[in-house]
Amino acid sequence: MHLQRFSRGFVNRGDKTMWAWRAAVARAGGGGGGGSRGLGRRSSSSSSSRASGADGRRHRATCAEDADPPRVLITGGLGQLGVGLAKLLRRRFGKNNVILSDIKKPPNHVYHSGPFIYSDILDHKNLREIVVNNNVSWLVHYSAVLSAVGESNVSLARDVNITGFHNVLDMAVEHGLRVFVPSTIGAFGPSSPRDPAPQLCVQRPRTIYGVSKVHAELMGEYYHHRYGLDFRCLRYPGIISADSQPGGGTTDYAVQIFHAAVKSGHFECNLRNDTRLPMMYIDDCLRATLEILEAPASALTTRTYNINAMSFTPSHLTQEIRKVLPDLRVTYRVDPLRQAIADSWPMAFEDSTARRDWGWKHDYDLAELVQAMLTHITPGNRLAHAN
Ligand SMILES: NC(=O)C1=CN([C@@H]2O[C@H](COP(=O)(O)OP(=O)(O)OC[C@H]3O[C@@H](n4cnc5c(N)ncnc54)[C@H](O)[C@@H]3O)[C@@H](O)[C@H]2O)C=CC1
Ligand SMILES: CC(=O)[C@H](N)C(=O)O
Repeated sequence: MHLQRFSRGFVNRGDKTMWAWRAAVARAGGGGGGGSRGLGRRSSSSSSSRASGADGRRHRATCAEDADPPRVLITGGLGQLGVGLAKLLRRRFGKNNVILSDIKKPPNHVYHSGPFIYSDILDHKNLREIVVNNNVSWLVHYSAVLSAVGESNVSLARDVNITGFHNVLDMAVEHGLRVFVPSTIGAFGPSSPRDPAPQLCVQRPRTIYGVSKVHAELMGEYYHHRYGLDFRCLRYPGIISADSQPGGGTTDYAVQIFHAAVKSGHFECNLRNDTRLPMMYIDDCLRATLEILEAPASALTTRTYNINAMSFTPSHLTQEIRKVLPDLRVTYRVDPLRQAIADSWPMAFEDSTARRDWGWKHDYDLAELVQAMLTHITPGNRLAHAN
């Protein structure tokens, strides 16, 4: 049915021949090229996967029943989240089926851990070459300029987050890819309900980052409805990770405080002590990403989901870390740019739709988060570093 909708949409509007070609492929029930693979996978995943089980948690893998696992390309893969996601997806789909890409040179351990390729998402032709040559079927689009850096370089953020996203969208439609694009708590603004921000409400963000993410949500959903694009999107809270550094966001303090606590025992926080924001440990974030990627299309009542784990202030976080490191000293030097952004974001996040539709459930609350972070970054903790 999606295939029919897909073809009709383009053909009726007299769009270019590519779409007519796709319609012919669809009518023939498959065919050659990258497009047919994505389309075929889409229908098979809807029919062969089961919805959330009784525990509502894990979905059966689509790849377990398919002959071929997906071929995944991760853009912007050398940031805070990409390497961890590649590790998780490689465990699931095989090392060589997950290609990390970025415009930066990877560190040696990343270069040797699986396929890596240079990809600038602003280079449309290069992106197409990569998708075609590597038979990519799923695209995880992580390239972005985050909130704080975006406000200091609006034109860069506009290029990467909007123009780059358009290139990704074109590739996904052209080649029938399943595409995952993360959105953020930053897609809400001061006129949104903030405590909590619901799944569906007014979204008038005041940052270029937020505007670009709302744009991505809307374009992805529009292409889904108009052309049957298999677009999937999670609105992530601030993500906290031990072995990767954040890339210029407003929630970065919640990662930096752990490193400072372990290294020097003193942290200078750039947000006010009472700034409450939604946060999540990276393992929960990456697992949610895998779960939404694998969720049967029939379970999804929307294509953009809030996901939530916890909310805390710098003051709460400090108290929790002090249970392990009682001498931690935190001083405050508020960055007005970051503070203004944080003050316009949700304080808490409502995610019942994700919990209902595909069984989302977080594992880490504040106490577990602090324990996991300190275990990983404490020097000499060989067990943590081996994982
Ligand atoms: N880390 C977090 O707390 C959250 C992240 N997200 C989203 O998740 C995604 C991944 O986030 P992070 O890994 O934290 O971001 P990051 O800022 O750490 O990494 C982004 C990567 O994009 C790359 N990039 C920049 N311009 C590029 C271009 N022209 N072509 C290709 N790559 C380019 C950068 O080199 C960088 O490695 C982003 O879309 C972000 O908006 C959403 C909410 C929270
Ligand atoms: C919450 C995000 O999207 C990111 N960490 C940022 O602070 O910009």
